[in-house]
Amino acid sequence: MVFPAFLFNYNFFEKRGCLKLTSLSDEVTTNEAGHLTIGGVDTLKLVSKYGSPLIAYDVSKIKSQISHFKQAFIDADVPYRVTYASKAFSAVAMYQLVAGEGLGCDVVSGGELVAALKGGMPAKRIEFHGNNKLPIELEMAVDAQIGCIVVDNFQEIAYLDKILKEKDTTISVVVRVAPGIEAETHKYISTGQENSKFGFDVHSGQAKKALKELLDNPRMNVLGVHCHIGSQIFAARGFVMAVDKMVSLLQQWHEEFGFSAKLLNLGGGFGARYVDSDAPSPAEDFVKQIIAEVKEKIAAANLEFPEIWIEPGRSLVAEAGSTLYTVGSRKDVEGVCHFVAVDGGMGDNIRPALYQAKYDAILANKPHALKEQIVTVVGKYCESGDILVKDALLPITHPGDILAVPSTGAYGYTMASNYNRNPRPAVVFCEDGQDKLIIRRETYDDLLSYDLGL
Ligand SMILES: Cc1ncc(COP(=O)(O)O)c(C=O)c1O
Ligand SMILES: N[C@H](CCC[C@H](N)C(=O)O)C(=O)O
Repeated sequence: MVFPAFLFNYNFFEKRGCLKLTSLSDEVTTNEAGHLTIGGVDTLKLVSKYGSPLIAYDVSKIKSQISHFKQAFIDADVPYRVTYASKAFSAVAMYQLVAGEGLGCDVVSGGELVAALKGGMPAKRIEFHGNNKLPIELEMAVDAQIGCIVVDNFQEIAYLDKILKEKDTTISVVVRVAPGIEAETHKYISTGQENSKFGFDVHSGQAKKALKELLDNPRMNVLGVHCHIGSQIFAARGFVMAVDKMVSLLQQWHEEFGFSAKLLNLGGGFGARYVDSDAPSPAEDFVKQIIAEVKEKIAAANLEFPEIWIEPGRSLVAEAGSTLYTVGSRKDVEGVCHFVAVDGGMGDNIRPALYQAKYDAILANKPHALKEQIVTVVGKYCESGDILVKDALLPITHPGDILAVPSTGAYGYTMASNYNRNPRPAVVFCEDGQDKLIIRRETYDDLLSYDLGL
């Protein structure tokens, strides 16, 4: 259905106070050609240079988020560490960037560990997470003498003990606990509740037993305690509750074992804005409320003030990234729906299919053209669920147009697949009008290189 143009004249309705129809496309930056720009670079030029689909990051947005998180700690003058949860976007260039900004990083696999080291992340600033770290991964972490291993379960303690004995060495560890808090988010990305697969349960006494085992092991140096309550959280409330639980746990452990935590790691999970209606708290608000609560509760418990660690992933990279697609076919079923298909889809962004995640779309070649159709932006994969944007309000599109989907910088590339043997896209960093290819596009030769045949 094509609507009469006046229906999409925002000013007409907004002036009358009867409608607020906004989208992320109202906030885009354009150049003199009227094209969408990212980091000062023309998106059409990016696509003609690197092809599509293409994931383009505005590096200044990543840096600005990093500095917001850091500044709140600096202003409060408390010891801290911001550790980038690199599962959100793992690339050698990204580790180089965050290392240069003074951050640490969290890795969850041997693959992320080698990439972080290749990116020059100092080993001492790396922490290793995961609910089923493989013995080989633990060995890699011990060999690299990373900053700490966030111990998740009893089997891991046994593996680690064996490795440390064999290598006659030591390592620092942090105990991950499930504090029994349900974050207000999608159930698939909620991790702090008692039935989570991650961490030692506090309620049943598992966490205490784990601490005792670790304290009794002379090869493991227990630095502190960790929790992560979930992801895409918009308000500080859940973190404040987590602080209360964690400090009361530290108080019990201090009384029982004389244990003094050097660090309190409250995980990541800070929300990002995907569509206009999303309103996550700003980074500094999260941090300020966390610090205020830690100060109050630690003082009340009369404990030594720990270093406060946070592990933002999504909030550092989501809004900085956009995916550029080329428009191809279209299918109109009058009175039912309109599909606009692009040259990527669930292979480069599984989030709508997996979490019903919502995105917006922008016509990059004319972002400010009158938006007069509501369409479903679909991909090219053989799945009906291969939908990128459910109800996108767009100008009339034509094959060859470039469509940008903003806020795809987190868990897009890292969750990408080769479904239907589609190569994964290229990734480019853009800053001050300059672009730099940081991950090249996969080729068909890459895809076939694993196939051995008969
Ligand atoms: C332990 C831990 N820390 C940090 C994160 C990062 O979460 P987010 O990307 O929501 O900030 C996650 C989620 O993957 C996690 O499991
Ligand atoms: N691992 C994170 C959630 C990751 C969610 C992410 N994959 C997404 O696309 O939103 C956690 O346990 O909190």
